[in-house]
Amino acid sequence: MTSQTPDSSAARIRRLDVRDPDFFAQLDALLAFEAQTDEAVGRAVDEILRAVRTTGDAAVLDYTRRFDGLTVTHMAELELPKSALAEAFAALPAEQKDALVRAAERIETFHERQKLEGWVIEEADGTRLGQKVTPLDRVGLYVPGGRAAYPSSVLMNAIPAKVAGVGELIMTVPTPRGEKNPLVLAAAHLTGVDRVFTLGGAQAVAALAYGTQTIPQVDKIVGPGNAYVAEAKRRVFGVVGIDMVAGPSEVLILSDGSGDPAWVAMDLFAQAEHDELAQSILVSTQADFLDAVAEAIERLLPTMPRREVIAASLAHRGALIRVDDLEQAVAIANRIAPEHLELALEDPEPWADKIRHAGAIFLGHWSVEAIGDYCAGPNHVLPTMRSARFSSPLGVYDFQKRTSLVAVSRAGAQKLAPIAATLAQGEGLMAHARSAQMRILP
Ligand SMILES: NC(=O)c1ccc[n+]([C@@H]2O[C@H](COP(=O)([O-])OP(=O)(O)OC[C@H]3O[C@@H](n4cnc5c(N)ncnc54)[C@H](O)[C@@H]3O)[C@@H](O)[C@H]2O)c1
Ligand SMILES: N[C@H](CO)Cc1c[nH]c[nH+]1
Ligand SMILES: [Zn+2]
Repeated sequence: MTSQTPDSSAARIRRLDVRDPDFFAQLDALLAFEAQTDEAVGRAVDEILRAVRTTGDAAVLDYTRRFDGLTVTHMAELELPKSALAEAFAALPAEQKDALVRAAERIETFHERQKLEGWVIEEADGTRLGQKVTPLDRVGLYVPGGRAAYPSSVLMNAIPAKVAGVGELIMTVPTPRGEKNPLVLAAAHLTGVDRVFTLGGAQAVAALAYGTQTIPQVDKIVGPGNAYVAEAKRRVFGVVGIDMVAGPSEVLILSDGSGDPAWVAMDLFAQAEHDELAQSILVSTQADFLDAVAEAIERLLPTMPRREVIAASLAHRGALIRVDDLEQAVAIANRIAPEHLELALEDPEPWADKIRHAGAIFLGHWSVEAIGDYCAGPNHVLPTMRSARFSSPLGVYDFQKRTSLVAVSRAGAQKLAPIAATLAQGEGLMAHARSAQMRILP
């Protein structure tokens, strides 16, 4: 794959055809993306994790001075008071405040339905078995700094945590040279984040994972970030839980030729503008519709603010694919297992039933991913890089854990202890066998 940035006025998006004998090889080459661990990043992260684990606050302050250009000497300077969050929210223009509130309400309503409840079953002999559900005590939410910070991601991470009943939510966000993102702080206020520290990178992940004199250790770290953050999350996994290490964002659009080509072109752009490695693919049964989308891309791209990024992304990882029928389109969708799947179809429901692997499915021409990214209600933190084959959107269940409950009755023990003892003997574990047998009444 080339890394050249194409001319911003000409998007060189590739055209593929399922009838081409090399089609699947070309498709697989397009999909091939592995988050590679840069050795230099790995070494830097190792050093940062070690320093924070051994010296705590001193290392956090040192790295924050070094990487974010802050002249801080005390940890208190890195914590934003709750009043600063409330002020950021109060100072928002009414339209933004209203949008944030309405999005948060919809996200909360949707996530309420995901809450797992405990249960107990009772057997005839009085034995009770069950599952107790407990929210995590304390969670760390990493929010990237600078332009890459998405206030919508604060909502998408914090709301399910709060719905789950997480005891304490600690947010870290770097503020390079002291620049704060007021929408991020406002979103933290709105979602009830408990504490906010202005630090970032691997040192933030380390501080959350190990705890420092000032920053309390958390049980799980969620949220995206750059290569240092991703690598640090990978390395602290086990000490704490992590949500996932997300890859570049992806959209796959299936089209039967109905709808407006300009809408589809803009949906591809919406993915491509995230970054140059984002993946935007359109599959259609209609060659003339693909031509019309290609024309719309050429026409609309020069009007877009981030056209260099969009053009580079479409050139690197974009494609317009012709298929013979929608069955083939669905097979391609299941092979790609995309983060986002738009069914730009006249009658999407029967085709949605055939999709087995996708982070989120958007049905019909009005169900655009951009609405899902902000305010439809479902989470926008979704599995990427084919991981929708085995994982799910971020949800309330990611902030809850399950504990088994076993209450064997006296009568139940007479039935179960002999079984346990026999199996224990088969494993050669005699203390297990004796322990069970002691419960058998003479
Ligand atoms: N997947 C998603 O949903 C999603 C959403 C938003 C952002 N992102 C990603 O988040 C990232 C944001 O990146 P960012 O850099 O602007 O913010 P960031 O918060 O991820 O990283 C900033 C921190 O990186 C650390 N850092 C920078 N240079 C360093 C160096 N040489 N050595 C050690 N540490 C260093 C610093 O500590 C700095 O505070 C982007 O990669 C973007 O793609 C992903
Ligand atoms: N499409 C991104 C990953 O699902 C989420 C996002 C945030 N802001 C805009 N889009
Ligand atoms: Zn998006």
